[in-house]
Amino acid sequence: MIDSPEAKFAVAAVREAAQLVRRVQAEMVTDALEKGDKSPVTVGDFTAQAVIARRLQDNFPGVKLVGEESAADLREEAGTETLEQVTHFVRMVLPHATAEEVCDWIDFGTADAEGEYWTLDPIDGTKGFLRGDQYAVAFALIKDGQVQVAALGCPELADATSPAKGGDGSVLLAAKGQGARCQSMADPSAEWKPLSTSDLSDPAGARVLRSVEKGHTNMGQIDYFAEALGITADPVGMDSQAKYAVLAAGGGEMLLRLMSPKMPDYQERIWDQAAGSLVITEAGGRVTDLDGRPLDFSHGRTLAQNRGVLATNGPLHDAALEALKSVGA
Ligand SMILES: Nc1ncnc2c1ncn2[C@@H]1O[C@H](COP(=O)(O)O)[C@@H](O)[C@H]1OP(=O)(O)O
Ligand SMILES: [Mg+2]
Ligand SMILES: [Mg+2]
Ligand SMILES: [Mg+2]
Repeated sequence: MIDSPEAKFAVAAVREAAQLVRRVQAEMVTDALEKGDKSPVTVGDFTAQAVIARRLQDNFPGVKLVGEESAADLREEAGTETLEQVTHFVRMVLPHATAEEVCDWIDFGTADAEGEYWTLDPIDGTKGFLRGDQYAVAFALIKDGQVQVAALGCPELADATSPAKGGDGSVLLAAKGQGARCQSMADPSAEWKPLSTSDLSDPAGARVLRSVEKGHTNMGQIDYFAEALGITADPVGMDSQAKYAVLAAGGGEMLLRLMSPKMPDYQERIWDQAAGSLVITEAGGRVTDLDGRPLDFSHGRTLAQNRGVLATNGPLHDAALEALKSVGA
């Protein structure tokens, strides 16, 4: 599967979209729009979803796409300027695109999450993108609730083995049962490096990765969790599934998405977890929810049967689950 047409397509698609999003960032002209849930969406998010959706239809006619965004706001009066900008950036790779087509391509990503489908987060970590920090284009193929192929494009991740920012960026690819690898985002002919998680087995030495945004997790509880394991190093804040890439490459041992006190009933979205979780498990790590249950991708657009996320290098998973219980997470 890692050499399959689907895998090759996925990595080419995230690379093209991530490079385009980087250009949007360099030239960013319009402000972010606010969605119904108060989260931001930018020209970059719409551009990436439009291009990947169009490429998907060209390459695999008849497949379904479940994307984070829809074109509803772009089609309204208030979205006119944003739509012009999105069309401008889409034309950099699809020169004949019209504004109407751009909206239709984005809305191609509004399929039901059932059976076999692709899922896309065109910019994962939009707040990180707006701040100039980490973000990712996350794309995965799901069949009957199982993630089969995963690709991540991380424009600000110089080298997945470290959370450091900058450089040419990285792309990651994983296929179920066939491992995970990474390559420079700038050069599709560069060497692919196999990914494997850290082999650390002493919890006290674990490097913990967490969100930057307070509203996306529970910062205080993460501190108690670390204390329970004897961890003295401060947790590392990183936006987006770029932190899943770092865990997969051995640059950290634990990744937590705890329930935010502000949104105790938040259900994880499939596009926020599908690609990142396969990259980690194929690199040798473990991913469950906070109760130790496997992530269940067979309930539509959200992980309705799961609570939060715990990902680890593997050897530390049981200790991390115990510590979560001890702090009431
Ligand atoms: N209220 C929320 N709680 C948790 N995660 C959220 C919330 N709103 C959006 N997200 C999504 O969680 C991820 C950000 O988590 P982190 O802070 O760990 O990077 C993003 O995928 C973000 O979506 P988006 O794709 O729109 O950026
Ligand atoms: Mg969003
Ligand atoms: Mg996201
Ligand atoms: Mg997003």
